[in-house]
Amino acid sequence: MELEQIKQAIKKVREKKPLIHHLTNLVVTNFTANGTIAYGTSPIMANAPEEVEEMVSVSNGLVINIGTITSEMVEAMILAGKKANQVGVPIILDPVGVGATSYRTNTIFNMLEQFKPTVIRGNTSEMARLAEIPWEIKGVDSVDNGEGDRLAIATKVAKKYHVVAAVTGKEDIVTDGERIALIANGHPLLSEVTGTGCLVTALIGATIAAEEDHFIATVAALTYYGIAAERAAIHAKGPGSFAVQLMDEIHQLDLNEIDQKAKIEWVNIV
Ligand SMILES: Nc1ncnc2c1ncn2[C@@H]1O[C@H](COP(=O)(O)OP(=O)(O)O)[C@@H](O)[C@H]1O
Ligand SMILES: Cc1ncsc1CCOP(=O)(O)O
Ligand SMILES: [Mg+2]
Repeated sequence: MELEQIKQAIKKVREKKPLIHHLTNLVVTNFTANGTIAYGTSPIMANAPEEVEEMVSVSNGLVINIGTITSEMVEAMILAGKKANQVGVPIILDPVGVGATSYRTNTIFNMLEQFKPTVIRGNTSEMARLAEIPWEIKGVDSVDNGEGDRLAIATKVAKKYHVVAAVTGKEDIVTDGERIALIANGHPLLSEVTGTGCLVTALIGATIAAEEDHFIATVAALTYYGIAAERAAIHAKGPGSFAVQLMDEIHQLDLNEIDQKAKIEWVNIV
């Protein structure tokens, strides 16, 4: 039943080909544009404060990623976020490196006061900072060997900010505060290529633009991506060829693979 909903969500992306406005970081911009085209969307990267409100108004979704923010980009992100809320465009926020510096942390808390994202996706360390639960962070990378409770982090972020929260890692956790899904798909090579977290954020952004059930949309994108990564790893010789194969698998993944390969545990579905 839920697997059918997941496949439907991906089909909707492929049919609607949503236009997604990205305000993202300079490390991953090209990788994200290509990955989201492979997934079936039209990406537009537009950063100037002078144009973001107009751009978001004609878009189906907005991705905000703070990976390499400057004060001008923060201004543009807040303008775009507020406009998206006004016109009903769903937003995904990727709080890259929040907790690593006070600038990133203050900026994210300021943003969350000015606009409301639909989904927040981050690694465990980033999401722990948003949940105000103590956890180590190493730059933009998570420190995932802590003893803490990742489910508690996800639930707290979902309830505190009234969002769908996705805490990624070896196992991904998605919750809207009531429904919970644990996704065990993926491959360790994802941690060897920069931008793979940012790309899955962008794929979730595309899916919430096409599927109204934002919890299902988030689970769908993470599962699809995890299975694509598993398939990409089969013929990869290392991180370089893995990144290329990943792009191809995102482009061509047969939805029947979801029936066969999805490793999702559904908890507390009401
Ligand atoms: N050890 C792992 N095994 C399988 N998948 C992983 C592993 N680590 C991360 N992933 C996957 O890689 C993607 C990026 O997650 P993550 O590494 O948490 O984000 P970030 O790159 O932002 O730190 C997610 O789809 C996640 O499921
Ligand atoms: C290395 C780096 N530095 C600033 S943003 C960035 C990319 C982070 O990408 P991801 O979070 O997907 O690993
Ligand atoms: Mg990241």
